[in-house]
Amino acid sequence: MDGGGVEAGTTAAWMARHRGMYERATRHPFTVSIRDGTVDLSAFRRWLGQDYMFVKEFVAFLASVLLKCCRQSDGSDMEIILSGLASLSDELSWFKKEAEKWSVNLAEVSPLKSNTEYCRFLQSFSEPEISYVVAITTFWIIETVYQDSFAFCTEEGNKTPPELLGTCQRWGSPEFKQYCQSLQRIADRCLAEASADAARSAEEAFLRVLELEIGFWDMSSSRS
Ligand SMILES: Cc1ncc(CO)c(N)n1
Repeated sequence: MDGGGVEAGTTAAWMARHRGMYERATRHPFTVSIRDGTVDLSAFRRWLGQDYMFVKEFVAFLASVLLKCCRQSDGSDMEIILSGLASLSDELSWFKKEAEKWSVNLAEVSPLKSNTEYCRFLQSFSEPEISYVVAITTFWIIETVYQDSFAFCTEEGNKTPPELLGTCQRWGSPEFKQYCQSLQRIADRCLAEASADAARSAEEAFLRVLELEIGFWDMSSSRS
């Protein structure tokens, strides 16, 4: 199957098992307020500045995933990871343009606590001891939380303010969904071949990402 969904695998089982956490991350009051049109624009501006810093760290994280892919698998996943890494160049330009539009001075942004915590987690992947299966699974769920959260803001019945639709489409587009599904298929294939220990570590990382994403939304909406 290509682009037409993902066959039931380990990741789908985790999403079902941890549905409550997954929904707290993907139907967070912050993103739901974007969809409802009630979003506090100062919270949106805070999110924008913080996420720019996050994405810069995400570049380094993705470089470490790519390196593990080249070193520890047969390298067949290299192209999709490389395309993801390359698209972050565009994404950083997008953030700069968007920051200007919202008068957010990126040079003055310093990372808030939840962002620092998340960035520290991303940095831990530079350790060679962390396996490719854990890294690729982490990559998949990080992207998927944004995909699911922002797709909800573009779906039927949304009252998303027009000036925020571009942001929502960036991660909520059908193309981004397909990209996430490609990552999911890779993660499921790696998990099917992984030891029980490695699969357990990957599930822990999956849950940690959900926690960190909830913290990131809370921080953006100033609930923490
Ligand atoms: C916090 C966060 N999670 C996920 C993504 C998706 O790339 C992002 N840009 N920021």
